[in-house]
Amino acid sequence: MQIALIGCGAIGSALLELVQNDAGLQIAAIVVPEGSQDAARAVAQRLAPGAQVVQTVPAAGIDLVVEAAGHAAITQHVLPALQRGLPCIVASVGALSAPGLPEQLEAAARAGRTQVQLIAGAIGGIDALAAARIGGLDSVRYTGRKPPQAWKGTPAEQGRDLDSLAVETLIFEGTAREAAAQFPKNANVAATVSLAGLGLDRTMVRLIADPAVRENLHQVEAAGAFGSFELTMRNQPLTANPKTSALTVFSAVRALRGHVAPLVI
Ligand SMILES: NC(=O)C1=CN([C@@H]2O[C@H](COP(=O)(O)OP(=O)(O)OC[C@H]3O[C@@H](n4cnc5c(N)ncnc54)[C@H](OP(=O)(O)O)[C@@H]3O)[C@@H](O)[C@H]2O)C=CC1
Ligand SMILES: O=C([O-])CC(=O)C(=O)O
Repeated sequence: MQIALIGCGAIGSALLELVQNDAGLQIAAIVVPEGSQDAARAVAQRLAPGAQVVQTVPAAGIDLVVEAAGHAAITQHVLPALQRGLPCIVASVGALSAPGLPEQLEAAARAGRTQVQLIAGAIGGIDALAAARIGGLDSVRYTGRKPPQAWKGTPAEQGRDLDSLAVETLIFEGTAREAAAQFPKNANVAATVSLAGLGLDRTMVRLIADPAVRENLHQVEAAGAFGSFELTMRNQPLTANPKTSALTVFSAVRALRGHVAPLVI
């Protein structure tokens, strides 16, 4: 299977490393913006020597697209790829908080007679939540807790110095839609939980900067006709990007391998 990888940062590079010896998965193209072409070429030389480094998904020779780039890449690359009939695996699930984008993705996938797969990424329990929704959900709450440095470059810096934070600090409380839009690199999981469960506007989210933690913690509490569950993930962050959990990479690789494996779980 010939794959186009969109993005070659923390997730993209780690993904290339993991799939480099997968016989069924050939990275044929790495799609990055103009300014990142040289850096991506250096990574490709080491981990995917057969891949061309380009600015858009090639017009031919691609069977599957995997996105690990950021919200803007969904409109820029994933929508046109779907329209062309290419199945797409998406990590930047928070992009779907933009009104109308989920419908656009569905329409593009329908037009291309293909599918867009939103990965679970850094969170677990998405299978249980999506199944529970069928019986009816009453409440879903998500709490994201990361070390202060993981909130740098976000609205969490407004009015506070993250470096000198001494106690856990609530930096956001609101809906999953607001969280995903305001924290595009930190609240994709909020969107994923909401899309699997009660939706972007009925899923309540809390985001916390906590100097006492070293991992990225994700907690989900859900209740409904199925019963209830409480989930806590304690994810190791990637060295290359403390905002991002290593599990996100494993989730993307799992999705890729799921396209070629004879038995899938
Ligand atoms: N579902 C989940 O659980 C999670 C999802 N994510 C999503 O994955 C994204 C990537 O994470 P991570 O690898 O850690 O981030 P990085 O910032 O380390 O890497 C992003 C890469 O994508 C490139 N890029 C940015 N915009 C575009 C674009 N429009 N088209 C093509 N390439 C682009 C960047 O290039 P340049 O440097 O030139 O901008 C860079 O190579 C996050 O932004 C987030 O949306 C992240 C964590 C968890
Ligand atoms: O990787 C994580 O821990 C979660 C994350 O950044 C996100 O939800 O965007």
